[in-house]
Amino acid sequence: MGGLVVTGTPRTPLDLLGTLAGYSVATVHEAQGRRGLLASAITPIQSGMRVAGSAVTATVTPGDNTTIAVAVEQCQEGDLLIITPTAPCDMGYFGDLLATSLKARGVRGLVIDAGVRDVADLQTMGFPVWSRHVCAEGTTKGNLGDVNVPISIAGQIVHPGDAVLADDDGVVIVSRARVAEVLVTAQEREAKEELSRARYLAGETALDVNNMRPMIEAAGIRYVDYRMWQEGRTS
Ligand SMILES: O=C([O-])CC(=O)C(=O)O
Ligand SMILES: [Mg+2]
Repeated sequence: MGGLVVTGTPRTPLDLLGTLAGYSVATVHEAQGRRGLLASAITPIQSGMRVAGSAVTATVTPGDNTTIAVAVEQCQEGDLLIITPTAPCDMGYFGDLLATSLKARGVRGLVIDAGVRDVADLQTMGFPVWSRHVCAEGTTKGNLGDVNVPISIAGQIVHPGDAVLADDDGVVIVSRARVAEVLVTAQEREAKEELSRARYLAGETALDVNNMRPMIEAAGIRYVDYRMWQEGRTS
């Protein structure tokens, strides 16, 4: 039906978002048990930007971006707008004008399972966007989706107020109730990776750093001298 706007939804606190933005999407994805990652078809239009925001969710009808204007008004500092169409659509729902409006409200970025346009302008103004498509064809106005309801997007369910973390590798969702706990695990993981990095730097390989030798032995690895191998003296 559409047209529902839920107001007063809880948000992930700004301080937690600030800490979350210190970790990569890959680290957070691992830290929460390899969960929460949007499909890899959702890609950044820019490179080198990482943002964390509190989800303002929206659905849009195919080829119509009216609901984005409605959603923008619900956004505030620290939010990230995350939008999915009710049926697949590659049209350019969003461009530099809507981005200017979101930026003015302190919104961290946009994730959309559809098309965007004006990408050069979006890049110049530094407003980060992750989308499935880039498409110059614009949308019309007149039909309503919903704002701040749970949405299904690119393989994940997102509730308003969940934390959304996005960088060059993609987009990961952390449910609002789990953010603090996931941050602890992410910190532990970073510390472990720091130790591993030091060992790699010193010349060790993953076989020892990750204790993989028993595993590859069990899997049947064989090392054969080249000459023996050429002479067919081994199978
Ligand atoms: O106006 C639109 O429908 C989308 C767009 O190009 C913009 O926001 O600049
Ligand atoms: Mg435009």
